[in-house]
Amino acid sequence: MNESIDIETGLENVKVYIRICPLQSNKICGNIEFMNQQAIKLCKSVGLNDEKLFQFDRVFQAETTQMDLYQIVAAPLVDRALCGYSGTIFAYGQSGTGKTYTILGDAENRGIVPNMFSHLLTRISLADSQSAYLLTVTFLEIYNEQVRDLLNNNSNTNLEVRESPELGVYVKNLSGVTVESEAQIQELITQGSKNRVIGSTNLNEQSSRSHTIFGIRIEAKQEDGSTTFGKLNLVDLAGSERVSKSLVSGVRLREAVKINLSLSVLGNVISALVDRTSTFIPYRNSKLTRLLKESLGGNCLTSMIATIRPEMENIEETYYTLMYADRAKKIQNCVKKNKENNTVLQSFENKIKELQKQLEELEGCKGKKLNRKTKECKSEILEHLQNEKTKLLDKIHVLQKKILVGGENLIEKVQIQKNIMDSNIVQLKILDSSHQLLQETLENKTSEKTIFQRKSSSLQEEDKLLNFQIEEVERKIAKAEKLLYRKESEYQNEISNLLYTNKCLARDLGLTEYIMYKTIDKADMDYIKRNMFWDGDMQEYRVKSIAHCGNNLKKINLNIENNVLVNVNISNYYKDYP
Ligand SMILES: Nc1ncnc2c1ncn2[C@@H]1O[C@H](COP(=O)(O)OP(=O)(O)OP(=O)(O)O)[C@@H](O)[C@H]1O
Repeated sequence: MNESIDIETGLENVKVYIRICPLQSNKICGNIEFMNQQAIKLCKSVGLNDEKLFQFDRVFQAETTQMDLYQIVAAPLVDRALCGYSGTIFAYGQSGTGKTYTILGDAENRGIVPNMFSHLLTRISLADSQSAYLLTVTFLEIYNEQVRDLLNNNSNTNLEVRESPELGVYVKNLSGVTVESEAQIQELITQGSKNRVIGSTNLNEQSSRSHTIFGIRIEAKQEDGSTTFGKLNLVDLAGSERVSKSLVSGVRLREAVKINLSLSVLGNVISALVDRTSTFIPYRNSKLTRLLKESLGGNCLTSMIATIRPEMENIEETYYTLMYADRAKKIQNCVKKNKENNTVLQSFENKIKELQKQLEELEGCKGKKLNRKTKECKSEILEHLQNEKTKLLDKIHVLQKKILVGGENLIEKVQIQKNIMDSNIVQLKILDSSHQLLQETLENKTSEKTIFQRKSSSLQEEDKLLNFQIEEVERKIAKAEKLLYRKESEYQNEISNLLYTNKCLARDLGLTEYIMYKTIDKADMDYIKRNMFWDGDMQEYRVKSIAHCGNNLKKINLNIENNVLVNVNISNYYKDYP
């Protein structure tokens, strides 16, 4: 429950929330400082001489989701509306700051209205089965001070705003559509938005040039038999910027003047309400303030969402919006439960009872004995009765369908269908992707096969080549082996030849040595050996010095016996040399 409400008097301040729109990617952020969840500061900048701190019920930053905002701003109003209270939320701010985005949302991000319906249907589905509900919606537009019905595609008429003690302020001939499902509400939002007057301004390509009020009437028959009705108004105001800012002319200029006029009347109403000494509240000065009478200083729970842009170029407009919102938070409403009166739900139930009675009477007629005259046209009468019965049953069915019975899990029903659809979509997607995967695998396998085939044929060729090469090598090896065998036997022969030659040489050497030792003294022999060397180049033994050869040797008389040189000391032959 609302903490600021005075339980005894029912006095409650208008709740004011600020929503900051995401910064445009190519723009510079103005000097807005987010202080905490309840405070925002505008720093000194162009058009602002001093910094200013503002306090509100809540400041929503750009990252706030639609659902987070819904839970804080709108959900409490739905709970109260189900118990017979009225609530209003209005979005105020310059063009392009997200008023429509907040109230209705877009395809991806549902706004307050569709979220309210999910919430309402969930609450009804959880209620006692003895309770019954009727949800009726209206969607109107105030354009150039004319009221248009957005749910009537063929009507361009300016509808009258009237007031009666029983009904309060109301719009005559405004279409009220009973709603049973979320899908239906989405269709109505789309239909109404299409019928809305929009135009392009400097600030928004698709700027709403009108104020709209989406009304939801909730009638409830509680389990004890009592009936209540609650009302919710979701107001999307036209852009609050000054005319110069939107750079418009012609039709757009006339629109802008009217928009500013009705917003300034709204501002005057707020000022008068805030100024406790004021005795006159100028509600009647515009259609907008007339229709919002109950929400401004009346018996309604009221919330205002002021939307702002953070860009430097919007700092002045942001300042005016915050000032406007700051004034609005001082308005006090005297919140009261709506008086029980003749609800549509009751009249529907009465009508159903009446039709059921007629049906019973009709059944009774069928069973009655017919007189002679009527017997003659018996078949005609029976056919007529049958037709009447079908018509009555249809009417009952139509009325019963409009009434939502508590405990019937509407959300669950819708959810189950949605889940089936979702799971079908998911399955389709899975099938689709597995089909794609199979296709890809097949393609991969085919190309792998081709590669393999190509590889295998090239492998076969390689194999052939290798075999050929192996045979060639084997042939070469056999040839080399043969050669080796021949060389080996040649080598063996050579070795045995060499060994034989060696033997012969050794034998000759033995003989030579024998002769030499017999003819030359051992010491001389050693002397000669010492002074001779093997000349590898010449392949012969040579004496180390010229003094040891030829004429340099001393001539001596040789001691020869039986032709053998006896006792010759060779050192005597070359005594002159060391
Ligand atoms: N909080 C937000 N988060 C994401 N996108 C946003 C937000 N607020 C506004 N937008 C986007 O900014 C654009 C303008 O928003 P919208 O039409 O709701 O502004 P508006 O205040 O209703 O403008 P006008 O008064 O001209 O009708 C839209 O494309 C909307 O989706």
